[in-house]
Amino acid sequence: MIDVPQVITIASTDASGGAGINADLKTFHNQGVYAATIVVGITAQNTYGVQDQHPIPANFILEEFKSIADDLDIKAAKTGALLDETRVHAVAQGWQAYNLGKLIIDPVMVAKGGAHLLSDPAIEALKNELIPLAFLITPNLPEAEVLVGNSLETNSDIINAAIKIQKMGADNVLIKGGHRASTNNEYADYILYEDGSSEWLTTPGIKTNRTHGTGDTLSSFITANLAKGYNLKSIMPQAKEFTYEAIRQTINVGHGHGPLNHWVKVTMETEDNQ
Ligand SMILES: Nc1ncnc2c1ncn2[C@@H]1O[C@H](COP(=O)(O)OP(=O)(O)OP(=O)(O)O)[C@@H](O)[C@H]1O
Ligand SMILES: Cc1ncc(CO)c(N)n1
Repeated sequence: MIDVPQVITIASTDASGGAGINADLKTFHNQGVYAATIVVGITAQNTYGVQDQHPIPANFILEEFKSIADDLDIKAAKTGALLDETRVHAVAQGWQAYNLGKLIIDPVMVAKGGAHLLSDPAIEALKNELIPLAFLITPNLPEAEVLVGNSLETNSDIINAAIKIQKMGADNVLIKGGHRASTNNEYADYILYEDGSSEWLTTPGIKTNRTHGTGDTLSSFITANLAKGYNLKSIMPQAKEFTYEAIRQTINVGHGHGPLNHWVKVTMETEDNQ
């Protein structure tokens, strides 16, 4: 019998397969972990945008938590689009009842096409109920701006925002830079670790609109490798490289913000040597 690390995504589906739970599952599979799901919502969505969304009843979400907790041995979990206050509350309640290992919160607010995947009242609930439970939170720039309540223009704005978000209760804070290339066309993400150290992770920018599910892919890669037992600092360079390669090695699917290539091969260094 082979032991495999088990993870879970607590999020919403994307009918077109490029983002949300669908992107998470592909990344988890790529990284060799066993993945379960707690479906919080379903979306009718494609690479042009989100056409409709439908929340799962809160009591059913709690049933999903119980089914998983009664049987599986989950080492790490990530959240994605949680849609509204009721769903955020149900997830916080489920987490407190069943704690499924390290919690990574991807505070998805707006899809690439502009549709809202988190209501305004839900943002307060996310801050009060979920962020204090997080091992890691991974906002993109607009999400970080909403969380701290001011615009983030300079590197020092971003550094200060990470400190503020850490004070809200997340152990580690990753602010993703995919929404703004630097003047020399680089995409830089900033991470503040729980021990107070920090680093910028930078790659060249890829000129493409095929960036559907980039954030989900990055945070799922991290979740998978935390479940394998790697520490966060050793995961981050590979997480950034995996996302970069998944964008760069474009696949021809859809006509809008196309999905990533989840077949690319980037593994942790010690796995390369095995
Ligand atoms: N065009 C690009 N070239 C290189 N790296 C990119 C590009 N777009 C995004 N990235 C990287 O992808 C990762 C995800 O960042 P991003 O800010 O796009 O997340 P997101 O907005 O949450 O994504 P999504 O909502 O589509 O899931 C980051 O590491 C970012 O730097
Ligand atoms: C369901 C879902 N989750 C997350 C995102 C953000 O990538 C999206 N577009 N759709």
